[in-house]
Amino acid sequence: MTALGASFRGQVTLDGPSGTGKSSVARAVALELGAAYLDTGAMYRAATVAVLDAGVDLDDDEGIARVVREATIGIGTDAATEQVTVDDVDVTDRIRGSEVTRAVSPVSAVPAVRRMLVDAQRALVADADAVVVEGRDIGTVVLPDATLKVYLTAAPEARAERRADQLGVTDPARIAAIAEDLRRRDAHDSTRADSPLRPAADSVTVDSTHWERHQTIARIVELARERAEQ
Ligand SMILES: Nc1ncnc2c1ncn2[C@@H]1O[C@H](COP(=O)(O)OP(=O)(O)O)[C@@H](O)[C@H]1O
Ligand SMILES: Nc1ccn([C@H]2C[C@H](O)[C@@H](COP(=O)(O)OP(=O)(O)O)O2)c(=O)n1
Repeated sequence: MTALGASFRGQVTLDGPSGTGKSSVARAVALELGAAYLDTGAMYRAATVAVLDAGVDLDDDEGIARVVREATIGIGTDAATEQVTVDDVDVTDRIRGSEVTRAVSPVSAVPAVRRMLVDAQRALVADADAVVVEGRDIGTVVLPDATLKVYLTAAPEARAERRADQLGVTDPARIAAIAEDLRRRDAHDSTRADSPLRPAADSVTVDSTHWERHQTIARIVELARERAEQ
């Protein structure tokens, strides 16, 4: 039996494609477990801001790596607040914009960028007794010894609808464009050579297609508490 409110110690990883609810679910799971939280997608998005501002071509891997090496990305691990900076400039809102969303897959596919950000991610969570980390390669590469690894999925139509709702989009043509955007980014993220998106062998797949957000959160919290007790 799990005592209600029993404190959780360990690492929870949450990977999966876009629009499955990773960010909103991971943050809520962290708050419920009293754990730290790291959104690694926000770090790749911040790196992309630096690349766009430097005017580097998106197929110039060396140029991208140089810009990211020289940029200072600031991100916290407090689940209750969200602030992301690049060279001390607040980019919290900008990283969610369409310009960054379109450019983030090629930037995150550059191996040298991944090495830098993976090192930074490990350092950011190294001292946390309890942490929830979400992204694409957290269970497979960043934290291979995590206590619980979740692979979050949902049907493509559900994901596109959620993203449209989030952006306040109701026009069917724009929803179709969002669906196409998700499909393109998933294909890119899943087929890149370095750390492609895929479930870790020891992950638990949670399909949120027919679930409300709170049900997804409750299931992951339950899994984390069970795992921590073993
Ligand atoms: N069952 C559900 N589980 C998770 N999120 C959901 C669910 N239903 C709707 N959503 C919504 O889907 C949207 C996309 O979630 P987000 O956390 O941004 O996804 P991701 O980080 O995987 O791209 C959010 O507005 C979230 O509230
Ligand atoms: N650990 C990670 C996290 C994100 N990425 C890449 C893949 C995604 O296209 C972008 C943005 O990730 P993010 O989680 O913010 O994207 P969504 O909110 O799911 O649309 O970064 C990655 O390669 N590795």
